[in-house]
Amino acid sequence: MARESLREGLELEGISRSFRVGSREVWAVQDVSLEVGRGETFCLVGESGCGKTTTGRIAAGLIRPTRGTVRFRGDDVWRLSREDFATFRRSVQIIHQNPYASLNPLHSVEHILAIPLQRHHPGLSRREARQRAAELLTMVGLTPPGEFLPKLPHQLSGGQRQRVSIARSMTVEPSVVVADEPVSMVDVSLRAGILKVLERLRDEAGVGFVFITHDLAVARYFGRGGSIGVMYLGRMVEQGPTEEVVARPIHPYTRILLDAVAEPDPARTRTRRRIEPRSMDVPSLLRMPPGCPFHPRCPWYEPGLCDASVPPLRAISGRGSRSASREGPAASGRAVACHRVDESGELPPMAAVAPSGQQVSVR
Ligand SMILES: Nc1ncnc2c1ncn2[C@@H]1O[C@H](COP(=O)(O)OP(=O)(O)OP(=O)(O)O)[C@@H](O)[C@H]1O
Repeated sequence: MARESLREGLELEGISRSFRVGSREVWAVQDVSLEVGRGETFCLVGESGCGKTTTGRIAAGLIRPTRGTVRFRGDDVWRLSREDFATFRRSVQIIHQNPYASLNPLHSVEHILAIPLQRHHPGLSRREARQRAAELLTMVGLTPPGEFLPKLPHQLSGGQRQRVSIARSMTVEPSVVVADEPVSMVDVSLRAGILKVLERLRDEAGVGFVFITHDLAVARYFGRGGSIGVMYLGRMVEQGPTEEVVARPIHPYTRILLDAVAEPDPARTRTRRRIEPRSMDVPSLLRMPPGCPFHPRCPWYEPGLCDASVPPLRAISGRGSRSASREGPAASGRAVACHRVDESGELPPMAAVAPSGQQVSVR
């Protein structure tokens, strides 16, 4: 626990988690580390099935990692007393993708908020709980609150339901929120409003966020000033400050992902050359390729190297990155898991390495 902000924060160190599928053991997450302190954001991005939700559930204490350590306020949570573990569980709340499934359809908004409020503050009267529930609704932008308190979940829009879910997570005054695709099931026109509510909780109430999304544009927006981790088939392939990773992605997978995000400046789109994966097929966790999990799709694949061993996530010096550092690898805070990336974070020129003679262009 090196940083002051981690006093109230959460750390995952070398987390792995396997599941039994029939007679096989499948590793959904392997050797993932991240940390989030007060008012900070760690965005976890990657395609469906890469292990984001499993990592989020481990962060929130809903499932136990097979290997690795989860620390909250510096303590290993799986070694806490029953009482302290309950405090940890309250302090790290999770907001799910589907706000309808996570709200009891038979309970009014008032009831949904009052139950955890009264559990968290046992002395609270019904009137006080109602007052606090109204304040929380105002905080998440459901005003006037009196109009929303008696409503049932089905009487609300998807965006309003997600705001109720957010208000509910705030009833217990958490230090950290794991937001698992919080806007992916919300109408596009309402997404910005929900993200603004979450931003306010982070910037004004100091809540730390593990923010899970498959949408890099959303991560780019919400993760400003924070960190981002890109996952592929259960492993972190690139990690670093959001702006730096977005401005200068290093790992071939991150570069391909960012290439697929719409560029707001059409002039840049015209001048940019696209990077295409060698294959569109994502391998199954049940049949993982040997070596680097990305090698079957990677335009930089080098036979005998990339299929021989799993590349470790290693710090890079940041030379050539926008915040070029003279203080060495740790100072840039960037790490990449790729055999082909050199110590300063450079990949070799593309055309020189295409193994099949196939010409692939890069920016
Ligand atoms: N309880 C479980 N039993 C067996 N396999 C599981 C279990 N939970 C997750 N998995 C598998 O682990 C892998 C990672 O799943 P996870 O939900 O963490 O990924 P994700 O990146 O969040 O994907 P999505 O965005 O689709 O939810 C998937 O292949 C999934 O099928």
